[in-house]
Amino acid sequence: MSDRPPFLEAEVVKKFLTCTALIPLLKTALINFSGGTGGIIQPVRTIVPVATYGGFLGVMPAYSATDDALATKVVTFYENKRPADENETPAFPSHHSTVLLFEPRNGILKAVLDGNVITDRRTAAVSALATELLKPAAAEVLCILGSGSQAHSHFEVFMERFSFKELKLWSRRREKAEQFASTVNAKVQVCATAREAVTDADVIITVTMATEPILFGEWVKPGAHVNAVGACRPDWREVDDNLMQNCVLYVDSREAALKESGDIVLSGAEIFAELGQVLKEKKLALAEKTTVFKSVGLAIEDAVSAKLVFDSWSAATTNE
Ligand SMILES: NC(=O)C1=CN([C@@H]2O[C@H](COP(=O)(O)OP(=O)(O)OC[C@H]3O[C@@H](n4cnc5c(N)ncnc54)[C@H](O)[C@@H]3O)[C@@H](O)[C@H]2O)C=CC1
Ligand SMILES: O=C(O)C1=NCCCC1
Repeated sequence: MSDRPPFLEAEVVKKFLTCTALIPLLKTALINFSGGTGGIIQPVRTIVPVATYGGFLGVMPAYSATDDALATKVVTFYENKRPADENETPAFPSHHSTVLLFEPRNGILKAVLDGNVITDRRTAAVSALATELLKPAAAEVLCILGSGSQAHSHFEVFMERFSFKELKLWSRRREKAEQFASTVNAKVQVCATAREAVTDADVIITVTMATEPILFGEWVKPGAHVNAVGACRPDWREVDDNLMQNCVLYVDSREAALKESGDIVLSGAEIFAELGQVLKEKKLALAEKTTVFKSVGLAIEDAVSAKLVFDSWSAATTNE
């Protein structure tokens, strides 16, 4: 190996970041984050607004003593306003991220990793963990609102982990939802409105760049479970006050959610528990109620993901 740290590109990350390997690591990391004994150090991420261009730069450092993982992700996300011409595709992806993985013993940079696949997969895997605990007993209908990167990763992970009978999809631009449906290996019902997609759904995933509510409590079947993944700015919304105030609300990080989630900050909704507390069985999974898991994304998820990829890649490279 040369002295220069390797760059592990998206294809390498995809190869080694399997759900089977990732999910147990995330479970432990979330438990340790929420009061377990893992020695996790993770400040709420620093966000630098790039107001001139409607963008944000986030810096997400974390250390886990249990995992011996030290990393920081740097992520940019841009609002990517709808093009004037409805048929035009935005010129660039909305999110870009890179993870720097360090050797905790001496601080040396071990590798630089593509962060996009890590962000997509770990977010979907955490939603899957929440869904396993909080979905109603007979969950047959899955609804996804949005058709971008997170919609794809959630679809992949949820198809692997669950066996829904029906999948309903809505996207602001119908042709994007149709494109999604035509490229995946499953029967997807493309819906004309978000309301149509949500009606009768047992599990709902919101993965949009919306800044105003796109999901309304009056549409949601009592007892359904919602993974609210977008709207990670304090003035952005995906979910209305009705749903936020009439659900049992779970979050990944209480501190981060109260700082970053517009759905929580602006609705005044009360947080019931962190997901890690439920995974540790310190708080109840009230699956018979209407539940929302509000995820903002944690640096520790990126750190354990990056270490998993690097260790697997190193082992494979050494054996070549
Ligand atoms: N909770 C977490 O850990 C993470 C959350 N996110 C958030 O998840 C969301 C989705 O991310 P990606 O799939 O990577 O983005 P993307 O840009 O690939 O897809 C965004 C989707 O939202 C739709 N959209 C954009 N503006 C909209 C509006 N005003 N109303 C309705 N739909 C709209 C687009 O048509 C597209 O289907 C974003 O809000 C992102 O910031 C992203 C990474 C991690
Ligand atoms: O956790 C992440 O990574 C992100 N969360 C919210 C928005 C951008 C990326």
